[in-house]
Amino acid sequence: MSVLSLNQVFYKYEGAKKNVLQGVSAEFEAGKVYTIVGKSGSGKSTMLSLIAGLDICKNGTILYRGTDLKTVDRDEYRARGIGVIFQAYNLITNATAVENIVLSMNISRSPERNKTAYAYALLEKVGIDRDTADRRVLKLSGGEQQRVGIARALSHDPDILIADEPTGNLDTETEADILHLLTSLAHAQGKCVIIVTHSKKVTSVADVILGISDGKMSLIKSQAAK
Ligand SMILES: Nc1ncnc2c1ncn2[C@@H]1O[C@H](COP(=O)(O)OP(=O)(O)OP(=O)(O)O)[C@@H](O)[C@H]1O
Repeated sequence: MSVLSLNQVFYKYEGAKKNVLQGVSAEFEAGKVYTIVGKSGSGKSTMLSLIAGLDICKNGTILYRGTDLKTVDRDEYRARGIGVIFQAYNLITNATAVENIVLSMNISRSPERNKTAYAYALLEKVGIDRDTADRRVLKLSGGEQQRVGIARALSHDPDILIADEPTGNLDTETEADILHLLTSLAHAQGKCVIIVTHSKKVTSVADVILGISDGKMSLIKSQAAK
């Protein structure tokens, strides 16, 4: 079964004349990397915010594991079902890497456990060692900050990771490292990774490339299973 299923999704911003999305349908499965491409203003970020449960579609349905997002507790869904990775990292720069993860777990009422130990372990998993984890974020490189951003997105063990231009601020080599991390989260850990991007390098690692144009989504490329 798909982790996420979009059926004839329509969306119009308040006061706008035209629908941004005009009947978008797509299936997203566990263990795969999806990229969504399309020209500026085509509705990619709008679609991500609907998938993230930040807004609800007016017509059509978005099913998470078979349940309509209109009927689930969206705070719970945002806290546990989905992790979001931002282009600009959106970390608290004055706090250490590990503090950023613990803070995020506190805000979304994570289950009681040793949050600090859990945060160090998560950071290690994304390639941030203990010394780096104890440094303030503003002292970290862009690539290190994005690793912390990914660890934060993973802190509630979500099924789905969504990212809007996650490598947009990084050099080519660091971009390749981050893409390797994101693809291994899909292929080795079964996450459904959905990335909006303009970068050809990012689309080159995708299992499935989807395009948005004129409010509709189409399949551009689907690689054979790896
Ligand atoms: N809050 C809003 N209110 C009204 N219109 C909006 C709002 N946010 C976005 N739009 C409009 O909706 C359309 C789709 O915007 P969206 O940000 O989803 O595009 P995008 O494909 O992500 O673009 P980009 O690649 O430039 O980030 C655009 O025409 C945009 O101007």
